[in-house]
Amino acid sequence: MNTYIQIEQISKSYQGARALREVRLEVQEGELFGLIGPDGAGKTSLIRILATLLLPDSGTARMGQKDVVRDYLQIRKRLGYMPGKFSLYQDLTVRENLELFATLFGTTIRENYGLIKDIYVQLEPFNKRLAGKLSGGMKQKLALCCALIHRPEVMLLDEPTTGVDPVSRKEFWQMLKGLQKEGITLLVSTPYMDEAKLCQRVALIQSGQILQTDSPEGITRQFPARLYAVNGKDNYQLLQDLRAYPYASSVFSFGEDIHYTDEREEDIALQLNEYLRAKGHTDHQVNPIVPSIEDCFMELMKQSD
Ligand SMILES: Nc1ncnc2c1ncn2[C@@H]1O[C@H](COP(=O)(O)OP(=O)(O)OP(=O)(O)O)[C@@H](O)[C@H]1O
Repeated sequence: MNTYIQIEQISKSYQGARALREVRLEVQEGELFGLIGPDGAGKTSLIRILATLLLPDSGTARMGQKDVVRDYLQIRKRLGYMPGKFSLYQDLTVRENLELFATLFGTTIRENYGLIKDIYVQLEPFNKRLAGKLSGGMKQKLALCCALIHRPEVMLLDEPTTGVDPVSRKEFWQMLKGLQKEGITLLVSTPYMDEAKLCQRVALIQSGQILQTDSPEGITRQFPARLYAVNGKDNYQLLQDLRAYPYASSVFSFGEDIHYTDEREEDIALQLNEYLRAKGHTDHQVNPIVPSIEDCFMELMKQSD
């Protein structure tokens, strides 16, 4: 498989504040690749550089063998870009938005209808509705259709599912899988760690740095310790006691559980149980669990600190 996106040592600062630090990344042709990280991690900056809308301070990036600075006009013709903020004309109808985007790219809706058909049929009943009056999920579908109307080789999607309800999020990812089958290379950013498993490969990004790049399974497989979920009646007190345990390596709240790793390599569930009993807990549970991408993220953040 050929490399489609090649990023070498890209750095970017805003008024001295570093948003990207020597980022290296490769995305293969036809890949569904996730850029996963919290708010402010640098996802939008990186995507805007690839979309030829922002200049890097240093480093190079190539898309389909073209340089994002030197060959920006050629790249724009081959690129579909869905920005994080709503990108459509709110006071034009669904149909008018699509027609406008098609005209801007010198094409027609009919010419590339096959590519957008599955998504567009869901929008068709709202053809005459103003884009500004659509629901969040429908807006995302229209933005996707508009970004696809010129049949791009590559799609850059910046947090397309942020603020979208869980059902629409699921549907949206299915659409992205469909586009991947059409041979389109997709780079999708998201702050939702649970979406990592829907990608072929992901890069975890934090404070402008790539912490790790691998398949979602590859990342969880490399988790460096045994992980335990601890819970009980008084999770606040459990958290304090676990943090005070001399062998504790990492301790953090995770939904209704506390996730715990220990400095010792062996299975320590029994020792931990005894320690917590000695601290006065009677109803707690300690269970070994398989790490999630979020656990890996927390661990990598700890290491990079
Ligand atoms: N135009 C700007 N001026 C100053 N600082 C900026 C600007 N754009 C981004 N930043 C800062 O750069 C860092 C990276 O921001 P960026 O938007 O790339 O991250 P992100 O991962 O997309 O997060 P978000 O989802 O919050 O946009 C943040 O600290 C942000 O505050």
